Amino acid sequence: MPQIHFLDVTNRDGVQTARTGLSKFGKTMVNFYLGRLGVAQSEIGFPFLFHEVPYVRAQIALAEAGAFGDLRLSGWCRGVPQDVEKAVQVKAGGKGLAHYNLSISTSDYMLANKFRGKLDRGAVIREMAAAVRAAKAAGAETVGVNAEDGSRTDEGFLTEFALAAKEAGADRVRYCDTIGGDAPDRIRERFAKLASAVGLPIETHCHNDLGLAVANSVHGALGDLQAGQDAWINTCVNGIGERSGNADLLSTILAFRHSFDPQLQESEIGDPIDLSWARRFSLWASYAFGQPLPYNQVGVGRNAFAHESGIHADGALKDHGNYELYDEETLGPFPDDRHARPGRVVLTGEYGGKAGFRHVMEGLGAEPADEELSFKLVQLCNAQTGRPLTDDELRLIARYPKELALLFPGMAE
Ligand SMILES: CC(=O)SCCNC(=O)CCNC(=O)[C@H](O)C(C)(C)COP(=O)(O)OP(=O)(O)OC[C@H]1O[C@@H](n2cnc3c(N)ncnc32)[C@H](O)[C@@H]1OP(=O)(O)O
Ligand SMILES: CC(C)C(=O)C(=O)O
Repeated sequence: MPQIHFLDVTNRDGVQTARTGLSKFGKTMVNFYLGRLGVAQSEIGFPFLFHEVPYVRAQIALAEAGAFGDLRLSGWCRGVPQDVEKAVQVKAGGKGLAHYNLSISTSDYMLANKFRGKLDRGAVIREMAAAVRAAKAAGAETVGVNAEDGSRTDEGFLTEFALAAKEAGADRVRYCDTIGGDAPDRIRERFAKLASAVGLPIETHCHNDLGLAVANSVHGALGDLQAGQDAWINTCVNGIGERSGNADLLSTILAFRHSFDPQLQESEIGDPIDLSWARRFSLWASYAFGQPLPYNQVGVGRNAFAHESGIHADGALKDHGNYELYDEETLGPFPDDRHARPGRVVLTGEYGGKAGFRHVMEGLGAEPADEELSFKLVQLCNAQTGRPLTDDELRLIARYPKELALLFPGMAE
């Protein structure tokens, strides 16, 4: 039976959001939380960019050491061989990234108005196919090909593009609703047609410009299943992403778990999703990105399970199922971070010393694998984030100092 998988793109699409930012250590934490949630794959960033290289090496080493569970790590490149050739050089312990997504615009609109004659349809296919071959020749296990602006691309060319991707060795095709104009019935139909014509899973990549990103992702996935293919859904934590964001990770998972639609409930999620980390991840992400959660954020907003009006309060007090769809406990506890507690709290950070460091680590029950290295990493990571380190961040530093040191070239040697 075909299954649903989640491919989170917070570390690629989320971090490129205007007016927000995430340090390389913050991006590492995203991978850590995705691993805890049981998501299949994380698009970790841009391995062909010089400033991502130490971070990518650290992620490869951390994955090898087991810090991210079974999470697969993938790199995003433009769908041109030059980017791929740079990306595949990036290695840690002799290993590079095993998974890639390679992207190129396919709509006539973007060919005319973005590429402005530099690439026509034929050239788009040639560049993309050469990029896929370069990734496969370098040993990539899976390659997804992104049709940027896929939702504005005519069906005939989209099929031709996807078949050429398959022929070149691609394992999946990502259909991007880049400017968020798709709608549930339309995307489902287009996915079902494309997936059955091409015989590959089609990935959803839905933006939220009309507030439809989650609905479109769910319906695109149903189109895949209808065609007998696995569905891969792109998401971002808290729905972050360019402009009005991407499909929210938690909402999309909850839709499959709790919608009244039997088609959704009966769809099989192939990833070992553990939502008991959901609140910790969302709140951490809101803090790290510096982007407050709306009160009505699905599952994790302050009001997601709050009742005030008479009839609702009465009903919820009698049985919370009167006005709530599922048990909030399934989302796990809210974080209780040391730095956020009132009163006298000893913290450790960029300007900390050994006494404070030891006191804090002891309080967290963390035994640093290498005290000297972890101490320096606390200072360096805090200098990157510019915000007090959270308990989960400190624990990760205590446990994986050798691998995290790769974030800071020169330090690990
Ligand atoms: C919808 C999306 O999310 S796409 C991903 C967006 N993310 C990013 O852009 C982050 C990473 N990007 C970068 O670091 C830089 O843009 C780089 C390194 C890729 C390119 O930098 P620069 O050479 O300075 O180019 P710049 O960013 O100004 O313009 C983008 C260029 O890439 C071209 N381009 C855009 N998409 C693609 C593509 N998929 N394949 C090939 N070329 C592309 C544009 O046409 C433009 O080239 P042109 O000026 O010759 O027309
Ligand atoms: C480049 C792709 C993956 C994208 O982010 C988009 O089209 O929105």
